[in-house]
Amino acid sequence: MNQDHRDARGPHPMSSTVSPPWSPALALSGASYSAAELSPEGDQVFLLEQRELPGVERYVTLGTAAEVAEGIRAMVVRGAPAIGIAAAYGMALAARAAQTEDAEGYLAAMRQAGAILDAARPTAVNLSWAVRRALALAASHAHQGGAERAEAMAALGRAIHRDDVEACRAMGRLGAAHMPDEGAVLTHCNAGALATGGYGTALGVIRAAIEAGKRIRVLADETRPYLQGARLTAWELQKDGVNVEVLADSMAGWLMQRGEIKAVVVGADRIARNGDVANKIGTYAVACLAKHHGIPFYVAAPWSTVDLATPDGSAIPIEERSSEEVAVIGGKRMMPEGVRARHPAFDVTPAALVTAIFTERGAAAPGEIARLAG
Ligand SMILES: CSC[C@H]1O[C@H](OP(=O)(O)O)[C@H](O)[C@@H]1O
Repeated sequence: MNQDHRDARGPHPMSSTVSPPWSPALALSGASYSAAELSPEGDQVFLLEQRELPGVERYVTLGTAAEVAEGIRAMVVRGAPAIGIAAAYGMALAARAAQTEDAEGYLAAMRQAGAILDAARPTAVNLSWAVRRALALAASHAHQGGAERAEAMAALGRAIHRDDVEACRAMGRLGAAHMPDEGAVLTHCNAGALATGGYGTALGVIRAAIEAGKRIRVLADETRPYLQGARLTAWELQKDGVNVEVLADSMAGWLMQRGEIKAVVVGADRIARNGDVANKIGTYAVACLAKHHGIPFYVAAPWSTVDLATPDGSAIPIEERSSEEVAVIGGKRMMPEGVRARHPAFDVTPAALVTAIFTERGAAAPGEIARLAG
């Protein structure tokens, strides 16, 4: 993984650490940063290095599908839609690298790239969804010329990116109507522009509600151990000028009991056919607390996160990450040597605890999500 921006062509528009990318999707999102971008030539992928936020805003430059897969595995880029977009861009790099291959060689190369990308993380269905779309395109145009194939694969990645931003804006508008006119809304993890093509899912709902004039403020769970809430959600909302406060992961219940929290809205990594929702670890606990206190609990996700082939939450693979990611914070070990930490990276919230799911296709009670399949 190339840790800086210089390459054989000299300085790139991305050569400064904070210059925003230039994709049409970025313009649609309205942000000055982007989780994943493909160069205009389609030969480089740029990932915002989210492990260094909020202190450093830096893009890493990647040249191969394998490097993109490593960026997804290591959580340089994270968030279900964002890793789907990154994977699609990784497949575009693979198509470009296989330009001189005949149809059989091209398909073999694309299948190999798809397998490497698909294996990077197991829970977010967007990753395998994007790889499947790229492989379907590869099968349809394998007999075309190499440059034509590469351009078509890059166009698919850009379309997936743009469609995701449009989906976030649509679900944001729809979910905003369900937000309180004023008061605190709790969110868990980061389901913002950094987790998507831009604008965000849960944060898209919050952004749209504020844009519609609702006077809401945000309580963001820090979301140990990667601290997506403290590091990423707080960073995004501060940039937007939104009133945000960070909670330690143990605080939500007390604030709910005191009547301070009016609603909860979170993202998702995979929604099963029965409406069970896989999301960042800790989401289930928040949902139980919200149910106990009669607080609406909403999920916002693009249709690419809905997996009708998975019947219920028990069939969703839950990623186990390293003990070290729990034990070490900012380079400092918080536990005795030799003591291991559990690290399920996601949990499953049963449909019964979900008030409604917002997608770009509409809102549905969790048990009715399949109705939006059309
Ligand atoms: C908009 S989907 C964001 C979703 O992804 C996060 O997981 P991770 O940061 O490990 O990729 C988390 O579950 C968010 O809700």
